[in-house]
Amino acid sequence: MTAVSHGEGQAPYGTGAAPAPGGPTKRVRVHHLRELKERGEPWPMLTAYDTYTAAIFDQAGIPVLLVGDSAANTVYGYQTSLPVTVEEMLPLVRAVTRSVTKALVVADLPFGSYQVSPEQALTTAVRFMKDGQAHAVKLEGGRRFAAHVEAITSAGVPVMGHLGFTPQSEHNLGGYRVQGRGDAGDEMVADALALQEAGAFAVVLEMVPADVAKRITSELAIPTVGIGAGPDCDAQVLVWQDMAGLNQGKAPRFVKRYADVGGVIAGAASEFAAEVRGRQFPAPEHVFH
Ligand SMILES: Nc1nc(=O)c2c([nH]1)NC[C@@H]1CN(c3ccc(C(=O)N[C@@H](CCC(=O)O)C(=O)O)cc3)CN21
Ligand SMILES: CC(C)C(=O)C(=O)O
Ligand SMILES: [Mg+2]
Repeated sequence: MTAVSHGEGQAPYGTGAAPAPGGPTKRVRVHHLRELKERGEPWPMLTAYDTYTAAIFDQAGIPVLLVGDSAANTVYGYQTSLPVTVEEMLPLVRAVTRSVTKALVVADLPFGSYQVSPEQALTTAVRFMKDGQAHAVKLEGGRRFAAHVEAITSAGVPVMGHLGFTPQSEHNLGGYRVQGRGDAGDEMVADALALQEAGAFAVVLEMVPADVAKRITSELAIPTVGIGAGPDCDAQVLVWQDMAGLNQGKAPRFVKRYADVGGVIAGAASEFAAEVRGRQFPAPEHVFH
């Protein structure tokens, strides 16, 4: 670790020649995200699970990358996020962290790796920081997990919270459903304040009515990161395969598809296959003598 490459004491935004318009020029720290909130500047977050895509997002100026437990779906092919393990997540976190120079890398704690006790939560968080070289961790839940968040932050590890539709609780929540309608909105505000009080540096709001997300965003000093939570959150996150159109399945309504990466890859694979079958590949320039 060198002070030079980490730009100690320098703001990551708006200084020097920024290769990515609007993106950070120095390593992102949690306090920078709070400064963006104070300045009213929304920021993007994407998931990442491997070295090449993480490097692309880092160069594109995405300040925060989440190695989500959505890897259960996007990498490992499970139907839900519940089966993915710490052992399956750690190599992905390492791969992402190794390839970024600016982005803050947040590791999602998988189901079962923190719920048991604050001690278990801290032990797992330490593994993600030590073995995964993550910069922060994320866990799902509100007031009932405030002690878990506090145990981790007290050890010096930044924690991102996650409220609303929390996929690790989908069997209890009754499927993919909007959370926080009616009286549940007040409960969610209380949960968000408890996470902030416990030391969380940001809170993801997933599938939350826009007015509730707006209220939480204005009541919290720490940033909110929306996914299906309307335009008033301080940040927005999407799963990258949904956003880039690699996911061939039906995407949730909150997804906007910015590209057809699936179509590009399918076209490349078809062309490669046709050229092998037609003996056009390899051409002379690909051959060694
Ligand atoms: N690829 C992917 N994208 C995600 O956003 C994502 C994951 N995986 N895995 C973990 C969780 C699960 N999440 C999900 C998954 C599906 C819906 C969904 O299908 N929503 C539908 C409603 C479907 C229904 O009513 O049954 C929607 O239209 O929003 C929402 C959130 C968000 N996360
Ligand atoms: C969708 C985001 C917030 C997440 O938790 C994940 O990718 O696992
Ligand atoms: Mg997750």
